Formats: sequence, C-alpha cells, structure tokens
Amino acid sequence: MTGGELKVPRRGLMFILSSPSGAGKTTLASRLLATEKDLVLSVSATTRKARPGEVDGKDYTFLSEEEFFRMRDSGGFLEWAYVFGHYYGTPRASVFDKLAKGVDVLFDIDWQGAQQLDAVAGGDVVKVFILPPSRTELERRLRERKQDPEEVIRARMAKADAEISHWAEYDYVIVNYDLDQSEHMLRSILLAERLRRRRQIGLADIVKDMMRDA
Ligand SMILES: Nc1nc2c(ncn2[C@@H]2O[C@H](COP(=O)(O)OP(=O)(O)O)[C@@H](O)[C@H]2O)c(=O)[nH]1
Ligand SMILES: Nc1ncnc2c1ncn2[C@@H]1O[C@H](COP(=O)(O)OP(=O)(O)O)[C@@H](O)[C@H]1O
Repeated sequence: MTGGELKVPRRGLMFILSSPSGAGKTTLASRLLATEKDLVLSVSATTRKARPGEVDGKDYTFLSEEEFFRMRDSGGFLEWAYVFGHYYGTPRASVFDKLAKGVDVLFDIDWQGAQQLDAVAGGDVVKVFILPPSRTELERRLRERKQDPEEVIRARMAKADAEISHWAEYDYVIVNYDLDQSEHMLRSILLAERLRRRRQIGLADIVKDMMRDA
C-alpha cells in the first residue's frame, strides 16, 4: 500500500533525503518518485554542469552563477547552500501550495539545506539520512557511477565525513546495503509519516460525522 491510496484528506509533507555523495539517495529517490502517487521532486537549481543523462528542469535547473544570484537575491529560494564548489538552491515556488493540496515534496539536499528547511517549516519536515555500508563501498559506488572525473571523486570522498557528521540531526537513518530493502524502508517511513494524526486534516470531520450518526 502506498500513500496514494489514502482516502482521508491530509496535508503533504516535506520528505528530505541527505547522504554523503554516492550513498544512493538519487537512486532511491527516483524509485520512489516513479511509483508513489502524490509525491513530487523539488527540482533544485544549481550552478554545476549537467552530467551525461541529466535533463534540465527535470533533474536540476542548471543556471549560471549570475542567474543563481539573481534568483537568490530576489527571495526565490526557500534555502540555498554552497556544496562542492557550486551553488544549489530549493526554489520556493509552489512548495506550500502542494502541501496544502495533500501532495508530498521530496528534497534531495545536503545537511545545510535540511537545517534551513527545518527552521522555516519544521512541522512539515521529515528528514532521512542515507548511510553507505562502509567507506570502501561508498568509494566503489562513486566510481561505479562513472559520472565524475577522478579529482571530483576524491573531493566527494574528502567531503563525506563532513556530511556524515550530521547524521544524528535526522529523524530516520537507513544504511543502504541493498537497494530493494532500502526502498522498502523508505516507503515505510513515508507511509507512517503520512498517517500521522496531525497531517490527516480530514479526520476531524470524519469523526464528527461518525459521532452524530451514532
Ligand atoms: N542545500 C541544498 N543542497 C542541495 C540542493 N540540491 C542538491 N543538493 C546537494 O548537493 C550535493 C551535491 O549534489 P550533486 O552534485 O547532484 O551530487 P550527488 O551527491 O551525487 O547527488 C548533494 O549532497 C545534494 O543533496 C539544494 O537545492 N539545496
Ligand atoms: N544498495 C546499493 N547497492 C549497490 N549499488 C548501489 C546501491 N545504492 C546505490 N547504488 C549505486 O551507487 C551509485 C551512487 O548512487 P546515487 O544514487 O547516484 O548516489 P547519491 O545520489 O547519494 O550521490 C549509483 O551507481 C547507484 O546505482
């Protein structure tokens, strides 16, 4: 069962995934997005170049630094951060409208972004940290992905400790040994969070009707 089958009107949630680069969050996010009804990706803006296969407007909105700063300075971002030598930001547009319509928004952002979203919308935020099984496996996955030159892989490994050191700030932690199992765990978290009483805003009316009819 997925949240799409839930009938009680509910408020959407902000589902944040963070991890050291290469742990598997993008893969897990796309599996969820492919199958979960009422879950959409917050497409971040970035000044980094597109990787082969990445689509502008779908994976990221690719901006020049000038365009990024213009958007940032006009209040266009809910949060933004400087990561691995590039700027990344979460567009403000329509996030809260989606939550009000019962649609969940998934964020693939780093610990800085997670902290900022928590500060502006704590009650809507659910934070999940994805850990790799080991450092060796993290490096193997970064190489296997074959999308970064050697110096970028080294930089990502060097930054892994800084990201991992924030693991205890998250509500849930998944050690990503096996993709199918991790996907199941992530889906279970999403379903449980969707069922939180305070998010099921239609409950009060349902219960009121029930009591009157009794
Ligand atoms: N704060 C923040 N971080 C972001 C945003 N978009 C992506 N990131 C993070 O930036 C880091 C680098 O992302 P990317 O270059 O796609 O490499 P990845 O680590 O392989 O996913 C990752 O930790 C992302 O989660 C954003 O809008 N805001
Ligand atoms: N549980 C897993 N077992 C083996 N390989 C995995 C697992 N999870 C992800 N991968 C692989 O590791 C690489 C990095 O995953 P990716 O989702 O791009 O990580 P991130 O978005 O966290 O940087 C990809 O090639 C992906 O297919």
